[in-house]
Amino acid sequence: MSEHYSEQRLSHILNEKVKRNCFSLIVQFRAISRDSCYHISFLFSLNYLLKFPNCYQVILNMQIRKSDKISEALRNEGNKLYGEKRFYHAMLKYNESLCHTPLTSVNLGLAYANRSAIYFELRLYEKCLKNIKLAIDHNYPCEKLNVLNHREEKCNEMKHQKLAIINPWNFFKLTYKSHKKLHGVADCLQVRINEKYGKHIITTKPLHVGDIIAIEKPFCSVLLSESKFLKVDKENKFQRCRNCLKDNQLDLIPCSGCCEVMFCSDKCHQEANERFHKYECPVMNLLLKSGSVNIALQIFFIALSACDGSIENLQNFMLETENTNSTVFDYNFSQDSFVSNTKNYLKCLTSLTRSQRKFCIQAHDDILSTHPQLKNMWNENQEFIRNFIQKQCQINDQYFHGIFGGSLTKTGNENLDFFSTHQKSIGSGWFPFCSLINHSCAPNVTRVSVEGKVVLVVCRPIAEGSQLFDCYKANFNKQPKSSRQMTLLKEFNFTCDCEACDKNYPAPPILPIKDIKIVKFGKKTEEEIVNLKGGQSLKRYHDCCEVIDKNHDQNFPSLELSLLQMCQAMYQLKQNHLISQIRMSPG
Ligand SMILES: C[S@@+](CC[C@H](N)C(=O)[O-])C[C@H]1O[C@@H](n2cnc3c(N)ncnc32)[C@H](O)[C@@H]1O
Repeated sequence: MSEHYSEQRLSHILNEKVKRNCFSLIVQFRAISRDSCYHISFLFSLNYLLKFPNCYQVILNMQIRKSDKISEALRNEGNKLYGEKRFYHAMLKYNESLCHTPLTSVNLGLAYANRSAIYFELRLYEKCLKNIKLAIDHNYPCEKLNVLNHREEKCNEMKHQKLAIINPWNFFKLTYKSHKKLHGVADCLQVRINEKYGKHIITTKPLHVGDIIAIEKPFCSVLLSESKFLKVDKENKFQRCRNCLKDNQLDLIPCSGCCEVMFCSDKCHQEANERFHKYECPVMNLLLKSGSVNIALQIFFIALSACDGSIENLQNFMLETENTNSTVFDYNFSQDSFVSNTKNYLKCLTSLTRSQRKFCIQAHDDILSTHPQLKNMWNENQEFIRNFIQKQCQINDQYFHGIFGGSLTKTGNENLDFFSTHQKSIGSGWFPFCSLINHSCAPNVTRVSVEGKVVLVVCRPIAEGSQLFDCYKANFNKQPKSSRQMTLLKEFNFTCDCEACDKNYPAPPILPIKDIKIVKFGKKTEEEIVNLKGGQSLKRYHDCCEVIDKNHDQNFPSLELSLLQMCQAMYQLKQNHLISQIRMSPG
């Protein structure tokens, strides 16, 4: 079917076919091309379906236009980059090629085989062997098998020289015992509520600088994508798992349905399908272009899955939860039950305060009204679904957080500072526990993004019984009070009266110096911390935390303590970045 047909012309041709073929099963869907959408009525005979049960996959491939031609062209681009030893860019092209390859095509095997060649060059031998196996399992041509066998042999010989992959979780570990019901949250943290702050988190133990007090994965998350609302790397979706957002050294498998999504493992593929991807897959292209509706729709899909796909069940569930006012502390999440955990998270989500903003949700009307599985449900329940989406957008507005990832290449932009170079905004998600933390322009905890999760690290000592404060964009070190207050009022609807606003803390370089010895230590650490070898670097990091901890009460705010806090953050970021850099640089 040509992409050049107009919608009208297609409707005409297909309507003629409908008239002629009374046995036809009519499936109406939006055929998704790379840049535009055409509304196509697709017909096929029921007899045909019965005779050829596998034609479902063929139809799916046509629908989302998995295409050998595109996948081959992309693989060739990858080969050219591989020839130039631009491994990271070559890998992205192979991944994109995999996403476009029909399931039965040899191009799947060929792209996996090409990836194995890159992993071989990078001395990532286990990944190389895994990709050789993937190639063989996915139609790799028999006549070329000797190439792979040879690579496999060499790999087995070289395995002892393999590059050690640093596991970030060796460093990012909870300092305290985990909460019994809330896995990954330190057992000394509790939720409180009062008029001024609403819900907030306090600690029942004194906390020290460097303590890791929570590691949380998002309940729902999306990878950022290029849209009229946002400028993002097109490749973002070909270098992270749609389910857990991990880059997995680009060792990702394509979704069997759409051309837009990859997963780091079969387990993530299956989990995403069960929770939401079965609904988003046929409309993924449109979803990626829809801005904030994207994540609101994902929540709708998760909620629908938890209610057995029944809109009546979902309506009843939403009615029941209307007046609950709960937080994650009210439930037991220790059991691995998708339905009960999801319903409990949804109760927490719907208990959050909505912003007053009214969102334009036209994009979701367009998506649902042509959705192959949900179109009828949408037609019959428009009001309920619209309200659901509007409410989610309003909640997201206040409670969703950015997710960051390290750069996977060595080619940093020298015009940017350390943090902007090494930290890219890759997604957004809802973290049920962390979203209960309030803001201060002089925060005492920082969020670090590690493989799609949020790690909460203490950056100023916190006394027993005190509140945890995070920074929502407006740090006194970086922005004057007037602009911080404007941002917070506009985006979060409150007037900040944190200690930095109240006492009008000056920003560097006007910040006072209180101890010249610590300034010297801070400057030396700033220069060295990134390049020191593993053990020395870790020791310097701990020294840095200890100096902040000990000098905080008499010397905060001061230039030296702000400097040390920055060194602390650099070390945490470098942990992620170093790991990524080793991953994709030639050996
Ligand atoms: C991510 S939520 C934090 C949890 C929130 N307190 C609650 O009750 O659900 C963000 C909202 O909390 C409130 N908030 C955050 N920091 C605050 C502060 N320092 N003072 C007053 N309200 C704050 C604002 O209403 C903001 O929109």
